[in-house]
Amino acid sequence: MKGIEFDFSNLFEPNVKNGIKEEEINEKKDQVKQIINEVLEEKPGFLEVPYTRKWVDRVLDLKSWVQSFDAVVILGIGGSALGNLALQSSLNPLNYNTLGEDKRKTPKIYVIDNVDPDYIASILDSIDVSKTLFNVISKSGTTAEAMTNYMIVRGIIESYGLKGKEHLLFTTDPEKGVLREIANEEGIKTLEIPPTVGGRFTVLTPVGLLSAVAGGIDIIDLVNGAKDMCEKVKNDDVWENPAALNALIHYIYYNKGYNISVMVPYSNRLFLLADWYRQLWAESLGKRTDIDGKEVFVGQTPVKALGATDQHSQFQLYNEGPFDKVVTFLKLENFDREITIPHIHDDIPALKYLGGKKVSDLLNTELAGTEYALVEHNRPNMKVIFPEINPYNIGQFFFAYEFQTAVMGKLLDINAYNQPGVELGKNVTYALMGREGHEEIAKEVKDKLKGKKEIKL
Ligand SMILES: O=P(O)(O)OC[C@H]1O[C@](O)(CO)[C@@H](O)[C@@H]1O
Repeated sequence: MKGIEFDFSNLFEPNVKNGIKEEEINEKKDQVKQIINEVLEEKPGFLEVPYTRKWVDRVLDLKSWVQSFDAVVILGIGGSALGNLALQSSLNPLNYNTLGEDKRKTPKIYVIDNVDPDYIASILDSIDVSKTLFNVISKSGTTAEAMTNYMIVRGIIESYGLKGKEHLLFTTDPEKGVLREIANEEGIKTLEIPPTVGGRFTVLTPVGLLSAVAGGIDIIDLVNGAKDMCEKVKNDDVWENPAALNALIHYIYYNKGYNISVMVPYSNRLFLLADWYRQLWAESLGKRTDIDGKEVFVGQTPVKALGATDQHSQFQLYNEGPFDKVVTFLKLENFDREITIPHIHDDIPALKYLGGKKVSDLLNTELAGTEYALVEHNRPNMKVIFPEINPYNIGQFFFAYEFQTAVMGKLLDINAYNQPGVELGKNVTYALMGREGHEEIAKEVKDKLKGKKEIKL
């Protein structure tokens, strides 16, 4: 199967002025070779995922039960939601939930990944609870947002006189956490999140696979795509390894002050891949200390934009603003649907040229124009090319970026698998919401907030 391709041309001299030189890659070739081998030897949990058939089998065992519902609602946040959103929006039609049952043979899929009451209520208003499965996903089994949404739906399930275990499925750690305890006590069905796989690397575990199966996505192809990409990125020659080369290029640019990485899908269906990437790149690489504990304050800020929409919003800045961005386009060669622009105004020269053209040609021509403009403005950019959107290609994409993140973590000499920087905010929330065991921090925070000088207009 033809897979995705990485086009790095516009990152290098002479294609782009002040671009990086091949020698700069060659200087780091040996270091990257060593890094690739270290990653392979250390076997971070995500590396094993495409080879662990039991996740796929367990999810497939649940397929007919899951697909018997009218709707499946995912309750999770961060790594327990973003992969699900990316999978559904890329591999199912954008109007999937609103399609009639003659066209949509599998349940509607919703993801509630926030604790905004307007948002939660709007989704709950759209479903029939008695015909809905709620898949609560939390690796830790304690995250406030996921647990809040679980308690809300549990309350509704009970208020309808329905049985919790017939409408709930927990995806969580095999042993630890509140969800696991509740499931054990009540016999609620569960799926496991491998403890060795960090939340943002779990899309190809039951975290993402269950909703994928619910939505009729071929998870075997998805995992095969990841597996084939894994085989490809095991190559320790950086010039043959797209993930390692991409990491090294981003690292070199980062050290030259390019501290923003912008991902720009030219496809609405691919847009949420950029959201998934944002968490992966930000949480993995944004670190205060290196692996020896020395303060380094590193990280490249991931930003998403949509082509062609954001040409009319962001690209003025990208073309003429500071030299601090590396742009990655996601290009789709063959769209599932096509629309030909009708010959409506052949008498108006400003519109005539559009008549008879395919919309996908216009979109990809706009991409070519944007690339050309970036190059003319001496701005580094690259493309990930999808021949079409299918589970295999999406699986390849996920795995390539996971491996790229692991390599980038090593280049930056940081731990790419923890997220200590999110703990304080979480603990303060627990404290201010009155969670037991957080009394001291609650007092400290309240005292500090009291002494704060206010500047409000
Ligand atoms: O799956 P959990 O444990 O609920 O965590 C959700 C998310 O919260 C974080 O721990 C912090 O944002 C992420 O790393 C993780 O993906």
